[in-house]
Amino acid sequence: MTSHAAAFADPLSRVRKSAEVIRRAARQLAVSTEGIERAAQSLSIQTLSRLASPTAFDTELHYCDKGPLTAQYLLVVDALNFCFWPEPQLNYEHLAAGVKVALREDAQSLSADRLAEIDGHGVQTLFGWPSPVPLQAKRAALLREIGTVLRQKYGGHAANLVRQADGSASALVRLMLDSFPGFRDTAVYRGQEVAFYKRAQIYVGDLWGAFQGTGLGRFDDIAQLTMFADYRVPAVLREMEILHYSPALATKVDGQVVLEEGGEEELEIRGCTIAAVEMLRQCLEDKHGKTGQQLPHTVQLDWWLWEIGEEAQQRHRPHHRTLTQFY
Ligand SMILES: Nc1nc2c(c(CN[C@H]3C=C[C@H](O)[C@@H]3O)cn2[C@@H]2O[C@H](COP(=O)(O)O)[C@@H](O)[C@H]2O)c(=O)[nH]1
Repeated sequence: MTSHAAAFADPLSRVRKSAEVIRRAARQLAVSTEGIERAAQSLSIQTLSRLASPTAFDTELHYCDKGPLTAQYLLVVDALNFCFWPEPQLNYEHLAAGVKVALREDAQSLSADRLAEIDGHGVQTLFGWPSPVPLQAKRAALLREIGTVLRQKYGGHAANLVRQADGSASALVRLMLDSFPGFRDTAVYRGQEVAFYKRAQIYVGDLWGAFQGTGLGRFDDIAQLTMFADYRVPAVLREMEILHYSPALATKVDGQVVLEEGGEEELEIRGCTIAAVEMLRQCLEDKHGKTGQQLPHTVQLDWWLWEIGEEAQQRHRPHHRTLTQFY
């Protein structure tokens, strides 16, 4: 089965399987079940309820009008939601805020026609950044792909793509992989195809958050999303002693040595991170599942861990660095 066809099986279970394959075979990292137990233990009933409450989506930072333009805005944001670290002062918030300003200044700025023609300078303007952003030409190509395909297949509107998924996270990820090659976040690990689909999954999570689980944000299988394999959460799990890096890997990461995209080190960090959060979710289920306690979905555990990483980034050891369009 080609990688692309394999995604049609069920992309979300494909990511979970990939993560488990990597976790079992990893040589540069280990996932600590004691660390996971400790983290689960540290989550009070109050915290679990807060995390599981209607989503903590940041409606101030993001454009969020509960209408189709929000779906367009989030697709543009998550098409560009990767690799900020080469520009030390640049981060995700600049992207989210920058595109919101562009939209406020020109309601047509994210139309399929405009996206289909955008160039590097147009991307810099979307970020509202004074100098070129990392991988700027690649970002422009990704937006042109979005604009072209939205125009061809979805009447120019991301909302039509989302509606076609009919309330299924898995179906929306499949549609995105089928429609936009730039979202096909896969690699080959020890001769085997592995999938992470981070930006496609985070688009579903952001829709769910922005629309509070209703309308264009209704996903009956939201619980099937895995965590989003970025570069911030692995660093948090390492500080929580859930991920143990080999001395060789620790030296490279702490020395801010760039890890090759698709290399074993990078893939083991991404795969073990996904596996660890799945195990944390299962540990919480085992501990509280029978009490009727409402438990956070993986996407909410992801946001919890990501917010910890954002807040603590000056105190934590460096995150790993890979030049990539995928996270
Ligand atoms: N796992 C995970 N990774 C996430 C996010 C988000 C944005 N989430 C917001 C959206 C809705 C809610 O309001 C969330 O707050 C960005 N990233 C990734 O982090 C990295 C950026 O780091 P820094 O350079 O420090 O900004 C980069 O790989 C980016 O792709 C997330 O939620 N989960």
